[in-house]
Amino acid sequence: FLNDVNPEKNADIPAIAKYFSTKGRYEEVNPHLIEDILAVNTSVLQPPSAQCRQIHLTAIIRHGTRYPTAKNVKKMQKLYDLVRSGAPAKDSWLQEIQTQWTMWYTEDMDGRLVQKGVNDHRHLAVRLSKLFPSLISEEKLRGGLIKFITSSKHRCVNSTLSFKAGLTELWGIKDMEFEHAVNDALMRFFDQCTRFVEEVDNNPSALTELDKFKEGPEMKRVEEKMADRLGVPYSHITDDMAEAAFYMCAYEFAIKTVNSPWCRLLDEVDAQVMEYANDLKQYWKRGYGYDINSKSSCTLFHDVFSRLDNVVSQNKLGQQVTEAVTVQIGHAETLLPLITLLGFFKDSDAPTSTNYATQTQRSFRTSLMLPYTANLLLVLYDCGGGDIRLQPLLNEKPVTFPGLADQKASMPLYQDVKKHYRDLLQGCDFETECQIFKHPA
Ligand SMILES: O=P(O)(O)O[C@H]1[C@H](OP(=O)(O)O)[C@@H](OP(=O)(O)O)[C@H](O)[C@@H](O)[C@H]1OP(=O)(O)O
Repeated sequence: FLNDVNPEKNADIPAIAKYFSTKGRYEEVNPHLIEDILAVNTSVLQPPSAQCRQIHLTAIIRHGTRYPTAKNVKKMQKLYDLVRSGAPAKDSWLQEIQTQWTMWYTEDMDGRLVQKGVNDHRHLAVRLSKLFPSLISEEKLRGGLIKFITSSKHRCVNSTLSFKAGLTELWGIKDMEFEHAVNDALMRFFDQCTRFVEEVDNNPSALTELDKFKEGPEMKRVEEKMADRLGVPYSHITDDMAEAAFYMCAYEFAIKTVNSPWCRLLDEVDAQVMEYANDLKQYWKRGYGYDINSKSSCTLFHDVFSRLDNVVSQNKLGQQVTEAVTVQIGHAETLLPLITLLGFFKDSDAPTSTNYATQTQRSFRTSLMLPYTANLLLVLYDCGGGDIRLQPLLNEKPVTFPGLADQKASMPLYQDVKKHYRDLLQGCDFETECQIFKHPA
């Protein structure tokens, strides 16, 4: 499969593809992959000296490209019915939707991994083996030094199988199978954090900023422009319809790599508004909006750092590192709280329903942070003489720990990283953070 023809290579990319937020293709954040899906640039790692050896990799990865959830298929069906029931169109793209395009999304697809998602993980596995050849190696896989942990959701389990298949196909391994552990306490912590569930997830007022934005002037304008393009009264286009059009374009592109006629319903200005609405959802539901969003990931945070500590101690004692690589596969809801807890992509002002115009330069953009197969990589290096460093990468690109930016390149000393996160390392207790405090009446 190393000679796979990349169907994305010559694809006609919708102008709005870079705004698809959590429904975006990984290739949009790493465009060089469009040309060669297995390309890696090891020079981005830049260890401070040639002496540095990679001793461990933890990779926390979102599942690959998936079908829409049942909830969103329903919205897409409603939009399709509306467009089909309209008067015969003059525009050829609209005629195409009315006469040639058929609604093929069904509710039972409900967020399942698609073939493109299988490939996303197979290809990522091969790229990571090229980026970290001493860690992701056949010898280490066969020796049981590469561990896999996944959320129980079908799309994550299937992504895990695809990641493993990427490696076994690469090395032609046919005589062995490799296990994975299903661990929802670690990968779906959000479901088990009572305080998060009650105060955010099930709290209708938690997303007021998003709700108000959907009723605001920017969204209204998107809806009116869409109604004009469709030739229907303004009252027929709701915020759900605009969202459905955005999803139609996004899913047709992510799943089938086609620039579908649905993309004609939104221009770039509209897509930026839709992207902002999605960013509001992610910010308030999984990001900086509420403290509990990030605190719900305390268990995962401690799991990562205790593993890194074990590796450092084994290495110090000259023992073999027993967990050279840990691959953990979860959701956008797994990655974003952890990215937030670590302080990445924090802007000075919170995005709200009224500050769209001043948020254009925000760093919190889920299109860049959380496409399908988004990944946070933490790489430990031994640079000799007790000099242990930790490098963070997001989506295969080095990033710097916020507040540690002046450290040598993007690879601070592990002890400095631990000092920086001291409060979280000493606290951030899942049980304490996630319990609901009952105040006396
Ligand atoms: O908007 P949908 O229904 O697709 O929302 C999904 C989540 O997708 P996201 O909002 O992150 O694009 C999905 O996360 P994923 O990483 O597994 O794709 C999440 O698991 C699922 O529960 C849906 O969340 P929602 O609360 O129903 O919006």
